[in-house]
Amino acid sequence: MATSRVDSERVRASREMDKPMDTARIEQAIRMILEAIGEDPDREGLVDTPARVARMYEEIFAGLHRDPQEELSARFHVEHGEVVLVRDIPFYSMCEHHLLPFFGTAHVAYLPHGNVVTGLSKLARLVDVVAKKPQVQERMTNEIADALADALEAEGVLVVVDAEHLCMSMRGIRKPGSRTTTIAARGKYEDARLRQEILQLIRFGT
Ligand SMILES: Nc1nc2c(ncn2[C@@H]2O[C@H](COP(=O)(O)OP(=O)(O)OP(=O)(O)O)[C@@H](O)[C@H]2O)c(=O)[nH]1
Ligand SMILES: [Zn+2]
Repeated sequence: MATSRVDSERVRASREMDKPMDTARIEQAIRMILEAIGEDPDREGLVDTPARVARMYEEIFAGLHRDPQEELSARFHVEHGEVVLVRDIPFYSMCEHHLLPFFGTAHVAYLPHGNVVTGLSKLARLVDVVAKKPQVQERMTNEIADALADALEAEGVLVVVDAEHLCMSMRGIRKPGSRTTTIAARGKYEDARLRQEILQLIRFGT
């Protein structure tokens, strides 16, 4: 696959997307929230909290200005005409409605095109980049599938995400333990029969 020029254009484009986070504004905002809830932001336990939260946001929203396809830049040829599945990839994301975590596991499968595969760890990196921003589970699932389908021109892609949302557990409807499963299928795995085999593998591993 002739990818080097396309890849370097992509890297350049995504560098342009890179915006450092405005940590000073995050700190101001957290201080305001603490004041607004009736706390004293200057008491000992809270005095460093705005800076801590700013550092934390840099980490947990690190995927915000990144191009997911860049995570799949390692590509090589392996004679393998069957599915590649990495299952039980743990992830943490943030629900965009409440800014509370949702977290669980992602299972990522693709059927290579023209024997072009990517590194196994890159599938987990892809999940992380897509998870580390304000998200909803459906979009996260679709973004993983689209990045794989586009970057590898995979014959088929199936992504299954299973998560618990703290906005449903610790507040609101308060249903701890309830889980949400979302699926995104591309190419051959849009066919329910072909998808079934992969779902079986995800469930049982064999
Ligand atoms: N489809 C989808 N909904 C989500 C996700 N994360 C959170 N939500 C839902 O987003 C909805 C927001 O609903 P609103 O009525 O605007 O907000 P709310 O009053 O806080 O809703 P409750 O959570 O029901 O108290 C809730 O039903 C959440 O459960 C997600 O990843 N996907
Ligand atoms: Zn939520």
